[in-house]
Amino acid sequence: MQVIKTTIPDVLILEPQVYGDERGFFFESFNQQKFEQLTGVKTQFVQDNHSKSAANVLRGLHYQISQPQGKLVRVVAGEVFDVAVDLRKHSQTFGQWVGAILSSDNKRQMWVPEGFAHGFLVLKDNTEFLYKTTDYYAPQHERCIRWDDADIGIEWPTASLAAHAIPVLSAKDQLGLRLVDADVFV
Ligand SMILES: Cc1cn([C@H]2C[C@H](O)[C@@H](COP(=O)(O)OP(=O)(O)O[C@H]3O[C@H](C)C(=O)[C@H](O)[C@H]3O)O2)c(=O)[nH]c1=O
Repeated sequence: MQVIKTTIPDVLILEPQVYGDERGFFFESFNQQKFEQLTGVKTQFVQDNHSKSAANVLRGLHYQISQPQGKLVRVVAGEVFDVAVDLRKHSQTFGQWVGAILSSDNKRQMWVPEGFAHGFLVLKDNTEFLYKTTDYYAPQHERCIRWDDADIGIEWPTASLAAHAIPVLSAKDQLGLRLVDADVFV
């Protein structure tokens, strides 16, 4: 496993060591000890999630204002453009975003710490997204920020949306707030 830094120091890309042979491949998708050694993050994951989406779906940008969740995310089928947005008010990178292509091919993972909003745009049909979270789902604390907030300015690879003027959003995500109106972490 190797760590790739991003423009936001606390957001990391993890790239596993993949062992291929004539049968296929094997890799450790998570190892607590290696995760802590590589990232310096000592945390415990309490929930695994799994979602499947068609191309052009955009899920997010979500976070829990209380019981914030750190997320270790990866793609086991298909491809997404995965995004984390810094919502920590006193952070030097407050309001900034990082994005990365996560796919079943590159097997890359993104570590999204507590204090960030998270979302992804699905680039291929039948994309399956798995992630570990450091706290439990708490819908009463869930918040949503608009995917297209101009103040954040995420550069989504919308060329893949050619057939759609906008991504396919849940009703909840259609009501996302602008950052300026949203709860943030103080
Ligand atoms: C997140 C979650 C959802 N649910 C139920 C609630 C709904 O009945 C259904 C779909 O939930 P939702 O539309 O919020 O799912 P996503 O839009 O994929 O939300 C996730 O997508 C973005 C990218 C994230 O980073 C979050 O982890 C998470 O908010 O699953 C649960 O039962 N447990 C859960 O942990």
